[in-house]
Amino acid sequence: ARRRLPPGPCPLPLIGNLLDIGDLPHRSFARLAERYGPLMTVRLGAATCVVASSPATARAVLQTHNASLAGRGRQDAWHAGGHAENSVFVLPPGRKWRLLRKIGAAHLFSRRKLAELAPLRDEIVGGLLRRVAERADHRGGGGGGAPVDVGRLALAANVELLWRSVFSTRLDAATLDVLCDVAREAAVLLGTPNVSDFFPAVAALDLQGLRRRLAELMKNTYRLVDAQIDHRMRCRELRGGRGGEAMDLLDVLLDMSEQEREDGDVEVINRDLMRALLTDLFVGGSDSTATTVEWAMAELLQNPEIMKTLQQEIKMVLGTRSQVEESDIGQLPYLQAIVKETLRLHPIVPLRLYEAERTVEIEGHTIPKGSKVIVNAWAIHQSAKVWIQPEKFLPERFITKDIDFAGRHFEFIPFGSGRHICIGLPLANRMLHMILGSLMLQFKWTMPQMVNRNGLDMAEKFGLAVSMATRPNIIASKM
Ligand code: HEM
Repeated sequence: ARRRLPPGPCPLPLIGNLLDIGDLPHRSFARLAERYGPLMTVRLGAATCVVASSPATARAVLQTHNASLAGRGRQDAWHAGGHAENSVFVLPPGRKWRLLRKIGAAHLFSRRKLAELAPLRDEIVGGLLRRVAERADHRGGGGGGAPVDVGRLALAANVELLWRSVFSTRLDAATLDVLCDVAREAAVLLGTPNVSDFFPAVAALDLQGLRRRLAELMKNTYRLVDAQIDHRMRCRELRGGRGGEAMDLLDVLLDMSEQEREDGDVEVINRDLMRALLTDLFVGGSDSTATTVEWAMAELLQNPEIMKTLQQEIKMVLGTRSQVEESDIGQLPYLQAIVKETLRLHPIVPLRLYEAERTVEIEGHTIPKGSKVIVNAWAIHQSAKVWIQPEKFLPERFITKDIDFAGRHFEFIPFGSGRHICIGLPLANRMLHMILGSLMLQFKWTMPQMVNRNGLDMAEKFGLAVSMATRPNIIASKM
């Protein structure tokens, strides 16, 4: 089978091609793919990785052979504190993984649930706008307000939204801060290339300390989640019953757990599973949306004409209203195009990591069972074979091109495709448009003078979500 592996760079003994992979692996893999082709083999330490870098090879992995190529393999850092055993992000496609996805899809992201939570989303976006307005009222440099860290405010808004959707309780400022810090640090740690994954023989040593540090972060989050679960269980006891009519996700989980016990079933929905699922939602669902908003704002600041056209579109549709609501999104094609173009240029999860559960043949090459399979969405989004001037921020391309991000068009897969496609897509879609649109409607945005001279630093920092290496503080003034 070795002979029929896809082509790739010649590996060095022991380390393989690790020296070819820099701090931004999606860019390194894309450079290598230009030389070795859209399906290539790269050796990372002891691991054989097959990397797909074109729409056709992505389709082969995510659609044609997805039943065999959607395994997850062991990603050491996730095993911190036993998290991986119940994590939807790392479980292989099996019963528990399916159950976790089903719970999320039915009780957070279904049409009915999303409609029920619409007023909360409006309230959260309103809160974010108020916080920006307070900064805009402050005296800052250059005639505008004080600098605003939009990414952090958007992160806090998304954490609060998830918390209140899941627990139906308010979130105090200290807890909010802890969760925002956890989400950001976990995103960095979980995205850091880990020696333990390349050399499983030394994984127990946790040479970079990633598993240890993540265990601490998980413990902090578990403690906050536990307090909510304990409190709810006491309330239910006092009430003498189950969730009732207005059930949130925590009630659903507790009901399912009680049902298991009553039926004498094997215990699956236990405390560990609840902790892991809720932690995954806070970590995976907050920084991703916030980081995308941050990239969009950065691109708009770099492209003032595009920002102006967007502001005109929103003003025209909303008139005297001050906040973009869900029902407006359909009438705002330029806003939609800008969100898509941001996700194309900055797919915050550029690399998707899988494992071959069975040997598969693609385009005359063999992907052996047990090998890692990587889809490089960034390379696909940057391909000159697919996109005209791919390195440029040109939202207009999506006005003429009828293409969505639901995982059917393999040239554009910011939320993935196939079995592991993002379960939070319907929520992220709503929040991205509502936040970005409202920020553009209410405020004029400029860069601080110092930054204006040199332009924004658009460098990336690799992580579970690829963020801006220098998070910008920008100036808002009221319209
Ligand atoms: C702009 C925002 C977001 C982007 C770009 C994004 C992107 C992605 C991508 C590309 C994947 C697929 C990974 C793979 O194939 O391995 C994914 C998976 C996932 N996303 Fe998102 N996501 C976003 C927001 C959210 C939100 C808001 C939530 C939940 C609150 C969420 C929860 C998840 C979960 C649980 C998975 C794992 C699915 C699985 O492995 O089966 N995401 N996301």
